[in-house]
Amino acid sequence: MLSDNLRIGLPSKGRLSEVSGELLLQAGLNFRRQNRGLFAKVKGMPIDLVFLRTDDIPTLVAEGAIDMGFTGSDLAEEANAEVTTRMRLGVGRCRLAICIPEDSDIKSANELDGQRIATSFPNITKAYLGQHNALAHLVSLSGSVEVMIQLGVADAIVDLVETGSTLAANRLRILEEIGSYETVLIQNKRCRDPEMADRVVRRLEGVVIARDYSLLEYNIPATKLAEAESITPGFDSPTIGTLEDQDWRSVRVMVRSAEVIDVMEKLERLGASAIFQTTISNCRL
Ligand SMILES: Nc1ncnc2c1ncn2[C@@H]1O[C@H](COP(=O)(O)OP(=O)(O)OP(=O)(O)O)[C@@H](O)[C@H]1O
Ligand SMILES: O=P(O)(O)OC[C@H]1O[C@H](OP(=O)(O)OP(=O)(O)O)[C@H](O)[C@@H]1O
Ligand SMILES: [Mg+2]
Repeated sequence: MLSDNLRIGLPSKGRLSEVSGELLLQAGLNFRRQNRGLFAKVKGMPIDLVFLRTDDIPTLVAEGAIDMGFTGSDLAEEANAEVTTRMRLGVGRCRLAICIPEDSDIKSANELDGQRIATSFPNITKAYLGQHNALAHLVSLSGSVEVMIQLGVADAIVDLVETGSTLAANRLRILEEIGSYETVLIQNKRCRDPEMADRVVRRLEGVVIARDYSLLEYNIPATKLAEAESITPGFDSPTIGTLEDQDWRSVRVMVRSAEVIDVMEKLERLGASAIFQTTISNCRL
């Protein structure tokens, strides 16, 4: 039975299920989901987890059935849910795009007026086409949308694109991008336990920021310090230390992991030495 505990909704299956479960565990919210059960308790904290369909989570948060939830920002927008986005999680990045056959002559969205469009995102699609003075016949489906043109049920589709391989496999191309989306943590306005919700957010931030950043340490001649700092400005600002050799400084700074190699090369060219990258697993800034 549910109590007055903070309720967090997690996708019960699909690609966001593992992502969100792992994030919670890394943030120290330990739980065990038993036999595909729909509920789990977080060990030692007044939090209940509820396993739900990813696309129902925005509505259930907006209705107050759960206080927070992991879902796609695309699904929150499609559901028109009145929720607050507490965090963008930096995963599940994708775009929503209008796609047409590779050999189609259509050049812009307004040419889709009167055409048939298959999509799982009828609300976003309708709004976008409206802004482009097109009124299309929408065919609402819950999956396998890319095959609908071949099936003869649509002239164009609106669907999520990540790598583009599904489009290529179905000989489709992007006509226009409607928006960019990612996995988010959403919250409602009448949260059962706002303080606990803030604590969850702080814990998750520690993990999400740590995933994106590495700690870089290096030594640099004092005369080059200003230039080095402009290469590695840090999350807030770098920590500078002195070395026994008065002419040198040591620097500790956070750098985006994706940029580390590039930054290391620049520092080396500037005259830095003993440059080390360390992985951060969690942090509080
Ligand atoms: N190819 C993708 N790459 C990255 N993120 C995606 C991709 N497809 C979907 N997403 C994100 O994941 C969310 C959930 O996707 P979806 O509902 O399709 O679940 P799924 O894991 O694909 O399961 P299902 O088998 O039910 O489709 C989407 O709303 C979107 O935010
Ligand atoms: O650009 P890509 O990397 O190919 O990814 C895009 C595809 O991924 C999702 O499908 P999913 O795998 O979830 O299948 P579904 O249609 O059954 O939801 C989405 O609906 C696209 O079809
Ligand atoms: Mg899917």
